[in-house]
Amino acid sequence: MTRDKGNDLPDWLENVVAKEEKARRQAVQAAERRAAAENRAEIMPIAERFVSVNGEGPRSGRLAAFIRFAGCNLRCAWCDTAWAQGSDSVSEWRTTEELVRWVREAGVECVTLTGGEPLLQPGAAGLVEALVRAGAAAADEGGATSYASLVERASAAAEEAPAAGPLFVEIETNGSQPIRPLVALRDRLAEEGLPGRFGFTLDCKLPASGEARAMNEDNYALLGADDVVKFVIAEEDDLDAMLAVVEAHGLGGRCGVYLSPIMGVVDPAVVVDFMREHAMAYATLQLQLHKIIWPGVERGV
Ligand SMILES: Nc1nc2[nH]cc(C(=O)O)c2c(=O)[nH]1
Ligand code: SF4
Ligand SMILES: [Mg+2]
Repeated sequence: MTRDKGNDLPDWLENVVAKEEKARRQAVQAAERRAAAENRAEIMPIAERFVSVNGEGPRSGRLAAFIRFAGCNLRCAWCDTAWAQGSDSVSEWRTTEELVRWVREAGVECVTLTGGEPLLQPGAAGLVEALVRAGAAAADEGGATSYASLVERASAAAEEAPAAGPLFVEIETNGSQPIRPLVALRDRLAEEGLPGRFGFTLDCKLPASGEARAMNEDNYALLGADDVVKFVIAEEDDLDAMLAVVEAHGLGGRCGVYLSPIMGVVDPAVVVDFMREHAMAYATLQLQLHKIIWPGVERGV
């Protein structure tokens, strides 16, 4: 006998079954969407990558591997990487694994994730974590952590021993994106015995950038000793706005405060005068090394 299931079940039970079936289908679809997003997160649009001396921040002057992500949500008036703002700047798509391998093979101990805006990438946190773990593993294997061991290794067989010691990952972010998820990752890594492996260089856009209102104000409270707030000074009036932010969020002494006058636009001596006048003993004047070494060169340095 052919049984028509629909005829066997009372209406109310049929409804329950249908609802359960719908919920199950939705759960499967959500899981598929999550998996697809995770796969996508693994492949990231890169504008350029290169090894150079770090031109900014606390590790200025040290070799670093730079990964510049394509795409930015802001349009700063003075942007020096405007070519990387749009999706047309993608030169390659790379997985987390490929990027980690490249960084390790570069044999450096600093890596800078920049852009564009790196925190627009869903895979950014995964990349940071993978870099930190790769750096920690290299250190466990006796990777170089001191100048002496660096020299020793370099003079041995540089091509056979490319990976250096622990990595410090600098995340150069434009200040508009929430850093909280990465701060949570940092706490988790510290609990695991891996503290101090990455830090934010958080831009605070001042009025002359035209993007001051885009800042995520919740970020400042989350910054600590491994982080820097970078203020690009594009006109002298930016200095007062900078000081207001520093004081409103109590940044002095809690994280780095770097003042970066645009070369040829704002005289660094004016910034030093301002620092003196306002007793900004905690602040650092930053002159971008790469702009001094390679004036006018926009890419690859
Ligand atoms: N040498 C060098 N140092 C840098 N530090 C931060 C950079 C950036 O573009 O975010 C940068 C850069 O583009 N080049
Ligand atoms: S946030 Fe950075 S990349 Fe984006 S427009 Fe501003 S300066 Fe350019
Ligand atoms: Mg930059």
